[in-house]
Amino acid sequence: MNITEKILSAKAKKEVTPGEIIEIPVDLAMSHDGTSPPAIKTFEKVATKVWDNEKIAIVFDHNVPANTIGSAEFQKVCRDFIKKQKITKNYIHGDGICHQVLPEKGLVEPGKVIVGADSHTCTYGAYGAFSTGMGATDLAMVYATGKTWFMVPEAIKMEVSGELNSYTAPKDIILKIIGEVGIAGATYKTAEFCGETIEKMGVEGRATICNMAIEMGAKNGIMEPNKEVIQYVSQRTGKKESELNIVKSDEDAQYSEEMHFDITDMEPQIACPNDVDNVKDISKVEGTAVDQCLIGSCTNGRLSDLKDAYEILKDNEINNDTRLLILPASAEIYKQAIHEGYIDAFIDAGAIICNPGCGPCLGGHMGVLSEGETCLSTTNRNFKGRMGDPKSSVYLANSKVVAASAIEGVITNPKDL
Ligand SMILES: CC(C)[C@H](C(=O)O)[C@@H](O)C(=O)O
Ligand code: SF4
Repeated sequence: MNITEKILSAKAKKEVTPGEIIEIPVDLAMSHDGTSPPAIKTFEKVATKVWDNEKIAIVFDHNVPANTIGSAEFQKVCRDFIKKQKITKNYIHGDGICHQVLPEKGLVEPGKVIVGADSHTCTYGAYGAFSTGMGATDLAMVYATGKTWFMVPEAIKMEVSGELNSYTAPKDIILKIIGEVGIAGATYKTAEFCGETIEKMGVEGRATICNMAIEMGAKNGIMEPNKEVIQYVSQRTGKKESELNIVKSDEDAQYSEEMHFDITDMEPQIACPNDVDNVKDISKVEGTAVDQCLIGSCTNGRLSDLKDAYEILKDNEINNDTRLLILPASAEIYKQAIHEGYIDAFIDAGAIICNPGCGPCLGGHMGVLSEGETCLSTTNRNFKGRMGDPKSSVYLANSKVVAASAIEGVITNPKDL
């Protein structure tokens, strides 16, 4: 069996096979300020008390602080629910983006089953958990019962070999993979990432890769925990390695497909408008003018992303014809970035620092684009109108490329600075 089948078998208390429908208990259910209100509304039609007030996490990140009367009302609904149901795991004061806050707070562990009313819940596969997004009404049933159903996914083994260079990052690996697999190429499948490049990769790069598994339709993205993951989770949960449920795939595990990606000499990758699989080598789009540059999100708002940007932006200034928005993915990362001097350098370079949260990523909060404008962003989606006007466009890249492009005002390979 592969990791996903093993985790699901343990929960189902029997050996599961792909295609089979199972009903299993979950370890954690997450929702945010955008999806909790519809979940609460449905929940209140079917139940009065949640199944476990300590296994639900509510995070405010999508529209925080509230920017419209509607989002203010949504947040009120959440606060009332948190009080009434005594939800202990609530992070509603600008703590950051749910997919960064949950691991930081020690709520994510290998072998766990985690569901969330957000499509990028697949991020926690980076820590060896089975995690997936679901609709708010499905999550309402989890609030009520602590259980949900799944069809056991088939798995695609995605083996990565080769080394990143100074201008590329884990983001380029996942963009390259999505470019080859396509936006629907892994629909309802597990994307199991492995190989020497993944084995050596730190927690943050792993999170970037698993985060984008949904962009090729995958049910979940997952990786075998390595030393860095075990260390991170132990530190965050206070558990020893021996107390963690580290699940690995068998040598003869079954996959519906096996793919190999060699990243040797890979150029920075750019996902061009309006689909995440419209991926090109940077040399094909260099010179494209950018009105806005954005570094942040649950994909690339972590300390390593900010460090990469800092190395390029320090003692430099952004181009007058562009603007640069930087959003640390969590308050903790924000504090570390201040401590390291990154934030000072960003402000000196002319960047706008926004509070941790989703911000412009889905065009709902701040940093929206007007008609005809272009944004180069470290986020995960470039759909039509994603960041504002339907006639605006979004290109996706790693944070080194975004920082270099902010200096030049056009899409720039950091190698050419
Ligand atoms: C608002 C929310 C439901 C949505 C998601 O599920 O992914 C958002 O986070 C996004 O990135 O588009
Ligand atoms: S940062 Fe973007 S992709 Fe991530 S949860 Fe927020 S809106 Fe969704």
